[in-house]
Amino acid sequence: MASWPIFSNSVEARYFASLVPLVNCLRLVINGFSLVTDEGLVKSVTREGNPGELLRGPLYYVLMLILCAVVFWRESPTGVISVAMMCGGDGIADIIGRSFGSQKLPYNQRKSWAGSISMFAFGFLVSIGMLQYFSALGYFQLDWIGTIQKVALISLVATVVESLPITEVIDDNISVPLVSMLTASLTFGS
Ligand SMILES: C/C(=C\COP(=O)(O)O)CCC[C@H](C)CCC[C@H](C)CCCC(C)C
Ligand SMILES: Nc1ccn([C@@H]2O[C@H](COP(=O)(O)OP(=O)(O)O)[C@@H](O)[C@H]2O)c(=O)n1
Repeated sequence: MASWPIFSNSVEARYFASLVPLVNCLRLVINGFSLVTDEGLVKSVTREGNPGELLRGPLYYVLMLILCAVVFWRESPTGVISVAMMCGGDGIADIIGRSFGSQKLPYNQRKSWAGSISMFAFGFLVSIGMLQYFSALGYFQLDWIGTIQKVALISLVATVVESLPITEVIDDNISVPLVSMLTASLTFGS
């Protein structure tokens, strides 16, 4: 019988899994350029209801998901942590920061202590939770004392980078996962 890519041990599995963010990438591009108009997508994913917004944060988000799936898949803690920091950490920073972020950071008046502290804590917890899940499934074995220390460092580095006033230069849906990949690769060696 042909080895269907859905068998997750196959080489093709990572590419098959990447089809989901890829389809969403195409949705974002065709709606972002107004080739079609999906009002629900625009309203749910943009801030001002401008379709062009789809071509920035949301598009970078799904491109990073594809990158993590194809390059790191589930064989390395690096991809897992990078997704956790972007989806969990950066995501909660927005929510908490908007609601409770009255105390702004001294070097960036657009970001707050509440947002950054929540990014560090939630990014750390989601990363550890996902690593435990993938480890329980047998994809990799980790020394948990060392792992906790490494993930804390990765969360700190990603949180500091996210807090910097560089969003106009590089979107944090690019900077956060990339700096997480770099730090995780250096600390985990993979
Ligand atoms: C709203 C989104 C990004 C905006 O980020 P920001 O500019 O506010 O920082 C996310 C856009 C989601 C996209 C339309 C659909 C994503 C599909 C993806 C396969 C979902 C998997 C997510 C899971 C948590 C890994
Ligand atoms: N570290 C952070 C991150 C976001 N935030 C708040 O969340 C809002 C959106 O953050 P952002 O510009 O990074 O948006 P995303 O593109 O990350 O969703 C900011 O304008 C702040 O009000 C914060 O207070 N502290």
